Amino acid sequence: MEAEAAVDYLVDERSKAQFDIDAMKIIWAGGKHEFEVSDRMARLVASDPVFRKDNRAILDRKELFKNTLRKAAHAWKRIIELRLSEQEASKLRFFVDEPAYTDLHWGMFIPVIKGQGTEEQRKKWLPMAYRMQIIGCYAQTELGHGSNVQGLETTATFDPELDEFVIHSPTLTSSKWWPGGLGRASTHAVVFARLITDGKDHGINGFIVQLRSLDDHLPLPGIIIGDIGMKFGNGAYNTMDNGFLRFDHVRIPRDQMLMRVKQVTREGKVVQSDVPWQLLYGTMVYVRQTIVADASCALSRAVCIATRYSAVRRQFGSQNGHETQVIDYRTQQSRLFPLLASAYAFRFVGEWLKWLYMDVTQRLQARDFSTLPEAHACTAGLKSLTTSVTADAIEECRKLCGGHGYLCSSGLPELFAVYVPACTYEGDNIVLLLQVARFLMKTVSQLGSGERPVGTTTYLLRLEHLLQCPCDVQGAEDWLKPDVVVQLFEARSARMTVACAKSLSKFSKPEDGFMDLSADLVSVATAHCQLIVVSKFVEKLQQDIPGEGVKQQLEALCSIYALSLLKKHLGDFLSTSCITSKQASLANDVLRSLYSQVRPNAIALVDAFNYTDHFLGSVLGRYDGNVYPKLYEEALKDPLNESVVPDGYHEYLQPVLKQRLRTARL
Ligand SMILES: CCCCCCCC/C=C\CCCC(=O)SCCNC(=O)CCNC(=O)[C@H](O)C(C)(C)COP(=O)(O)OP(=O)(O)OC[C@H]1O[C@@H](n2cnc3c(N)ncnc32)[C@H](O)[C@@H]1OP(=O)(O)O
Ligand SMILES: Cc1cc2nc3c(=O)[nH]c(=O)nc-3n(C[C@H](O)[C@H](O)[C@H](O)COP(=O)(O)OP(=O)(O)OC[C@H]3O[C@@H](n4cnc5c(N)ncnc54)[C@H](O)[C@@H]3O)c2cc1C
Repeated sequence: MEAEAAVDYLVDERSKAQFDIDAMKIIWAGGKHEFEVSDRMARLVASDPVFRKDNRAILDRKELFKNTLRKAAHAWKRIIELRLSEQEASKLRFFVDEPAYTDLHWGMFIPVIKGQGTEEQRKKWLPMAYRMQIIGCYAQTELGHGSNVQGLETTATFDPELDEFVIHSPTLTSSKWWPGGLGRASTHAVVFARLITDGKDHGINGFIVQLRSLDDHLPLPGIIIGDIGMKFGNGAYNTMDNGFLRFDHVRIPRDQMLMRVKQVTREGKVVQSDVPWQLLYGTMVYVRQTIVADASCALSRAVCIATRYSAVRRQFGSQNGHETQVIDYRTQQSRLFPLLASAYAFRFVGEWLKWLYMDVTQRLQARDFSTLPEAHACTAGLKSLTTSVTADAIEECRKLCGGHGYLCSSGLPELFAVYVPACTYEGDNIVLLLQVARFLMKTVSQLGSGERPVGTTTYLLRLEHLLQCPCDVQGAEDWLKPDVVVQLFEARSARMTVACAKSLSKFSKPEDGFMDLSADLVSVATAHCQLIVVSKFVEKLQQDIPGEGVKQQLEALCSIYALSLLKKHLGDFLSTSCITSKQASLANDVLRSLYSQVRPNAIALVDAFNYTDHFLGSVLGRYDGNVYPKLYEEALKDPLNESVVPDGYHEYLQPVLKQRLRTARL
């Protein structure tokens, strides 16, 4: 009886939607074709028993890893059998939803050769990598240095006699430590090392190094290699073989140095090509951009679970003869709906960032390097902002699901454990925000010299206006005007940037100022990145948005995104005199009415993500809302429930119980 009632809750919820959900699915997917590919790949994975994942939390590390190898091999078999395109294959791997060595092979090893190899090197290595005849990883981080890439210690010393490089780990701290896929699977790595010729250090560069034999997978001479051990969470990221690696004078031919940025001639002369040296960091720019796109996936997944469960779950009160659905509590809405809005916001900013990345790549090919600093600042900043918000949001969604959110069968603990390292890998989020701050300070300092800010910093051209313009909100409805909101976020970012720049100018050494003011600089960078997200959401809404009611829903979500940020960072907006307390109070009223507007559409808005139950991996987030019977089913599958009397009863429980009986008799 109760189970049927739970199913009814979601059917009823879906009937309340005020927009065309199929049209919204296409907007979310980024187009009709993208939707079709994504939908087909999700179903393909969900219907294949090899890709089951409900047992990850109870497998031990060895079983877990072997199972990941099995899944990756099966995925590859299906990709070949079905002749999947690159786009389809990457979607298939995405829906397999298990961190694996293939992520690094396709996501970093191939891109680093593409981006930093010469044409000849690409011709030699990429076909083998595309066919998976070799498996590669990205070995940059060391035991002693991750954030500080210039501090890496591994050396690549040129030996002109044999026309070879000698790769060596001179210290314990120079051991490579962390690279995914390195521990067990990879046959090759792109290793970042200090280039030494003729006793001179020329800074870091990438080198292709074979690690294991292609015949028996044994490490090659001079290579010490292994897995770095269990990581946070049970199943979670432990499917990945993050590894360590030491080199004892390992020799590689000269042509295995990636030579797009720097070349070493046969005589050992180092030649710097005309591309900026920062292209050595280019793979990180590429991956940061993919991480932003991925943030909306992880966030939407958590939000989908929490929203569906909030509609099924009832506590207290009275609503049509039942207790109240927890989604109807204002507190639940004020915690959940900003996260729903953020999922859509991150989706659109991710789309835009993909475009920006393609644009900068095309420019680089045409030898126009002018937009590289902006691309670096945007990818670094948005990677930082979106992953931090998403990690916190997954945890908030767990709490929004009450006690049941803490069960592995809710899907949320594993999602959190898998996701949270995104705040650290591919650049620690604070270190990356400091890069954005540095870029902003430089942009502001160059304004006087006639240098025109580009792209996302163009608003700084209107600095004089932004430093004194009042916020154009007289009545509550003004808060729904996109240009009013965008200008407000510009004013806040501009005022915080200028205030920090002024404080910095008081230091005789800029590095000292940067150290002392770093916490403020991080706030400045955050404000700038939030402005980017808000304005890209607004720009999206200026495009043609087909489908009945779709645009109205997105407008409401855009306003929720911006106004909930305003509420969260009220201190910034008030202390920079961007708004008055009266205007803040009006914004709060508007937020409440926006929550009421979204409420009947909430389930349809998460259905638009089009996630299968397999992908969600959550009893609480099931499409049919049939939560309670399925929680029982999952509980009964636990190994502890295999026998009625537990293992260990005779050894450890019975003696205790007997002793208690004896005590009672005394
Ligand atoms: C579909 C595919 C999906 C694939 C996804 C797979 C996911 C798998 C999961 C995990 C993978 C994780 C992999 C990793 O973690 S790899 C290791 C990542 N490591 C880092 O990110 C290190 C972070 N550190 C740095 O990037 C740098 O050290 C630094 C913090 C930027 C500092 O650099 P540096 O010491 O050189 O100092 P400066 O700050 O002075 O910078 C000098 C100038 O260079 C400019 N710069 C910096 N970075 C870049 C860049 N990336 N691009 C362009 N320009 C850059 C900087 O702005 C300075 O310029 P200026 O003009 O001011 O001199
Ligand atoms: C799951 C996972 C997968 C990974 N995969 C790979 C991979 O495939 N290949 C690879 O090469 N690496 C990989 N890494 C390594 C990763 O890139 C680094 O861990 C990351 O760049 C952070 O560097 P770190 O560990 O040196 O942190 P640290 O720099 O030691 O950070 C420690 C603390 O110091 C702070 N800090 C550091 N510098 C500054 C500063 N200048 N100002 C203010 N605060 C600062 C940080 O904010 C942080 O709070 C992976 C890491 C993880 C967790």
